[in-house]
Amino acid sequence: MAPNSKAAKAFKTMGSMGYSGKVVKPVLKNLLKLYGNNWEFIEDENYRVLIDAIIESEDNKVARVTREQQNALSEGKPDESEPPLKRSKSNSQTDQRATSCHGSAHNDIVAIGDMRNKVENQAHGKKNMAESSSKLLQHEDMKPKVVRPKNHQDKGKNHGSPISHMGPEQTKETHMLSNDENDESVSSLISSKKRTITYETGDHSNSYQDPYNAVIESVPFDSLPNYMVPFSVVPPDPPRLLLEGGSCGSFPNAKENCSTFSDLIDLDAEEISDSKGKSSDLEGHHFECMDSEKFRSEEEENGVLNASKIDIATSSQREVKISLTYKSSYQSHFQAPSLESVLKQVDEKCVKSYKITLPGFSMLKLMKDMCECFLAACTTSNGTEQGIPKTVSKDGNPQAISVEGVDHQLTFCINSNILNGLLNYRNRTLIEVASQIPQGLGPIHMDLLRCHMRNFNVDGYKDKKIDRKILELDGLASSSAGMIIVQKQHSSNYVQDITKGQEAYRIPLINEINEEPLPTFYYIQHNVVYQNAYVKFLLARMSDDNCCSNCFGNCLSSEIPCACAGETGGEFAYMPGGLVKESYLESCISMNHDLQRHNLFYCKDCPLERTKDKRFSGKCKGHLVRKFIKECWYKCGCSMACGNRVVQQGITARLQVFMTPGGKGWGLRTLEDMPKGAFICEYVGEVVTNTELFERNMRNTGEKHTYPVLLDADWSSEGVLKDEEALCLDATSYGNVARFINHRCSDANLIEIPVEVETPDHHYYHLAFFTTRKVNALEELTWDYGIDFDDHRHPVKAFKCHCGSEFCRDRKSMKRRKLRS
Ligand SMILES: C[S@@+](CC[C@H](N)C(=O)[O-])C[C@H]1O[C@@H](n2cnc3c(N)ncnc32)[C@H](O)[C@@H]1O
Repeated sequence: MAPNSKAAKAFKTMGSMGYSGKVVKPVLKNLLKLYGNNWEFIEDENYRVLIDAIIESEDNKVARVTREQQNALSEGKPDESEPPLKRSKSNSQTDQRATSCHGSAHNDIVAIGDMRNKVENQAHGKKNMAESSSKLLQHEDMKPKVVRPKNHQDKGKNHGSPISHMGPEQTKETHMLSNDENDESVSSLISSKKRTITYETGDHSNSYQDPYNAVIESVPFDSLPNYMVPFSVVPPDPPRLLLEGGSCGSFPNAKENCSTFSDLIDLDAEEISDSKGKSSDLEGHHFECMDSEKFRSEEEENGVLNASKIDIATSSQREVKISLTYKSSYQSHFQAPSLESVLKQVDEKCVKSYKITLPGFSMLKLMKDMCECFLAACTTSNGTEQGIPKTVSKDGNPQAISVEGVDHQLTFCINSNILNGLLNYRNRTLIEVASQIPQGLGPIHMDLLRCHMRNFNVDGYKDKKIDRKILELDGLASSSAGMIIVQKQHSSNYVQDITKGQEAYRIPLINEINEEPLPTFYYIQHNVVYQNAYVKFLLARMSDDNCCSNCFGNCLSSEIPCACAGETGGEFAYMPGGLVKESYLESCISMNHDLQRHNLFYCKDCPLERTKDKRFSGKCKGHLVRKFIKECWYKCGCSMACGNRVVQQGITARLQVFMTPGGKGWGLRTLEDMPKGAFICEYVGEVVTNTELFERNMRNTGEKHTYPVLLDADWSSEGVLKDEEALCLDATSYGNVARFINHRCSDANLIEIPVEVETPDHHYYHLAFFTTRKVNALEELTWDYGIDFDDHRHPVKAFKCHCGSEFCRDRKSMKRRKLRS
């Protein structure tokens, strides 16, 4: 790119972060001078160096002005009458200046000097970083402990040295270990959030890169296979936020919830030292997590009446609220800052300290998300955790109806305020709901009931369907109706949530068919990159032509398609409402149905052939060139056209893992009706090279595998692909719920569509599953793995297909079936 366009791009990017050209220009000029016009350093990690330099320069300006004002006022003496908060702020700025600028008056220049050190360190330092990090791990005290997990189904197998995740006291954050010392191609997003997940394979220590900050909650259902024994390296305890417990008033365990929350986010970690209630006194400002009653009485006891509360964020229906409560014993000095100014400071801190440079990111948004997540957690938790909500009958008395089920107690509660005189229908509602519960499902769980409740029509309610909100357990909030299932006992093969809270909704697992042991894997929400798999993202390589850096909100409602649509033929892939567009979906389906009619690429030197067993050598059989949905989410502000669907939104469908009756093992089903084109989930696993996959298969012959997915789109367009560039997803040991989706030949109800988020080179992409037709509640979800049952080249030996489709391609299975019939 010509220098001018590079400069223009830098200005544009900084502009999108709120920095004017006037601010950017001198800093950029200094940096260019410093690096001898080498743009690489400046563009690296989405202009991280530039952002740092601008922030430092801005800070220095503020500090200089403050110092000048102070000098003018008091000729160097501290201003005792200054409000404590202000003093604290200016002090901290002064301190900051002192450390970052080494006392120089020429702050900007020295700040850049600091940047030079940083960049020099960057230039030489990746190796050092890797070395010191690995040294760090070798140090006895720092070395993560290896703990053997509980192993219920360990039928005497030798599993090497399986380890569970470390407890917080054992965790150590490590620097990212770059696989490539010269690697300059890691996006700021990735690098700012990337953690090293280390695991041991006998005597070697290897590293994982977790591109989406996936805190890999290692959740062993059982022991892991012996070839690799991962553990997660979790960052130090997150800082804390102060919450006002009264906001959780509708929840009986509000205080517990609050104290959990208090461990989440900090407004200023340096200034708060204690996680439990009695936090440090910040110039008279206590930050605490307690319920409002307690807060008030303590206030009164202390004779401090100046307690106030600012509401920061709420969930959409205001069921959950985050508030900031503050008090001051220095009443005369205290001036409450505006919420806006506080949030601005926090946003700046996010950029500066935590390097969050995502366009569109704001603390406020995060807080709102937190409220929604809290609500989701409440509405997906069982009643024993949250308690039974208080309900009010028509006459104002609390009412609850209970029905004993097989394994559960169902409590249905209606608030008269909402149903407004319709309590007469209460019993009937309950009876009808109960009759809709399918028989033979064993442990009835809330998700299932909820989905039946959703479409329930209450007579007398003006023939309107009951608002989904009302019935979806929002009744936990005092102002609505709801029901709650109190689980009395679990059947032996029932897991309440295989995701352990990682997804927005719980995904239960149930086995009513046989005694098959629980599956053995670690649930992860996002892909993890194994060792040297080539997943390198260079933001600078993503051209703005195909990205909508200026988009905001729902682009689907605009008449002219934005640039995101460029990749999908000038049209958006999604419809308003979020479903994949019918025409686009149909073309993907027909492409998968009839491979031969569509373009297949034939590798000259097929990575599969290079890695597979020599006994089966042969020519490349061709790889399908797929249609992509491009999701330029890190640059794009669209909330509907892209970005929101796969990586950001996550799973929103109510799903359940169940034991299939047809010999296919575990399967996945939906608990609610899904329309055609609905996003179900992403296929998540370890991103490994084909070479690695092949080696794993060789080491683990006879072990159970999930079916790996080749990320083979466009392989051959590269000519010859390096081994580390030929990627696939292996969800055997690390995966999400998609690892349970079984295969069905040709007429599966899901289709996988590649979604390109970070890199336009088609080597790495996300695989998202969308429904190919309307799918009814309780139907098994299936996708066509694309197996040629006569071809034995696939990394994993094909299974005997029990898909039951009339289009089944497994001829042996078909023969068997015919013989049987
Ligand atoms: C991605 S996993 C699906 C989950 C798997 N059923 C389980 O129990 O974990 C793929 C594996 O499921 C089994 N499977 C999937 N579809 C099948 C089918 N149509 N017929 C028989 N087995 C199938 C095969 O063992 C296959 O290797």
